[in-house]
Amino acid sequence: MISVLGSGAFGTALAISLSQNGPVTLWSRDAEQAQLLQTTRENSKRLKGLTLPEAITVTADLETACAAQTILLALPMQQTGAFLALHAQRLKGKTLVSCSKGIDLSTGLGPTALIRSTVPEARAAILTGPSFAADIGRGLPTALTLACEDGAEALQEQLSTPTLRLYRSSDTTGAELGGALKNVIAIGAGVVMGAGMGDSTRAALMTRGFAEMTRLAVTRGARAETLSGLAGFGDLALTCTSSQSRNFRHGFALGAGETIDPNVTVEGVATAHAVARMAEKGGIEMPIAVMIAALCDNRMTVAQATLALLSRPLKEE
Ligand SMILES: NC(=O)C1=CN([C@@H]2O[C@H](COP(=O)(O)OP(=O)(O)OC[C@H]3O[C@@H](n4cnc5c(N)ncnc54)[C@H](O)[C@@H]3O)[C@@H](O)[C@H]2O)C=CC1
Ligand SMILES: O=C(CO)COP(=O)(O)O
Repeated sequence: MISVLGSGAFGTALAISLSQNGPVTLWSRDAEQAQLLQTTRENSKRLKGLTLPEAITVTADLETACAAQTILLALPMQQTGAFLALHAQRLKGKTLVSCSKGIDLSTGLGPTALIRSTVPEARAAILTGPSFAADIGRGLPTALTLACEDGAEALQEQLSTPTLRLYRSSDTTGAELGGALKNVIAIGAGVVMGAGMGDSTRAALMTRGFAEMTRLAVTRGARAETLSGLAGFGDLALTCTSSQSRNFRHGFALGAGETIDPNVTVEGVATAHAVARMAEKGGIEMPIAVMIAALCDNRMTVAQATLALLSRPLKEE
């Protein structure tokens, strides 16, 4: 039995995919929404047009959802810490698989590190990589990384579905930083395209952004190969090149001077600030991430950020 906590776009999509294997409980914090999903069999707010298979039960009762041993957490990153702290008693002893991509701004921790610090008696894992909720929900072939420190073979078996192929890893730090950091660079790619700078500029930003992702992750104990895999390079390629990405669209609006919808989950904004702080504190060179943090809160214009990056001292690659 598997439960998914959080009935947004990604939680709903994962529940649909996992229901190919057996019963899934999908938990929503909102009783009215849970009832609506359970009866209409559609998440019309976040994942329109897809039917929830019969194997999914939607509930707002956390106790029912926490009866499962394997629990997927599909909440926005900045809400996850408070949620875990509030429900730590209920979650201890469980395998908690975070599906979030980000760094918690108040602690500087990624999803599995946050689980370990808040619910130390739980087993922490992360599911991450290139996948839009709509694609997973439609059953399009997708490959992701599942990372768990104590090895994830049984979990890999449990969470792989006929359309979702999981590769296992023990490098939770690399997996979670790959997913978090690619969102920051995706905002930058959006800015580039929104400001009309074009494909060559985007390729430069992606490549140098990837160098920053790897640099920070390795400093924090990750393996460079993890960053070259689905959790890093794979997801970077997807998110920087698709307007399905909310992070890309957010950056595009910034670059084009368009208004921004505050109701959309854009994980890269808070993460950019967390990364800028880490870079400053640890003396790690992260010029692109730092510029993106400045652009996100209008401390810099696109022209100023571009000039600042282009006028850095020339160096070896
Ligand atoms: N949508 C996508 O294509 C993908 C999303 N993700 C990640 O999944 C995470 C969730 O994203 P989405 O589902 O897309 O966001 P979303 O905005 O569609 O849904 C978030 C859900 O979390 C719930 N929620 C918010 N705060 C909560 C709290 N304190 N307690 C309980 N529930 C709460 C909301 O009610 C909503 O149902 C993010 O970290 C995102 O990066 C990862 C891969 C793909
Ligand atoms: O993480 C994702 C794809 O792998 C989803 O990206 P966005 O959050 O930018 O929509």
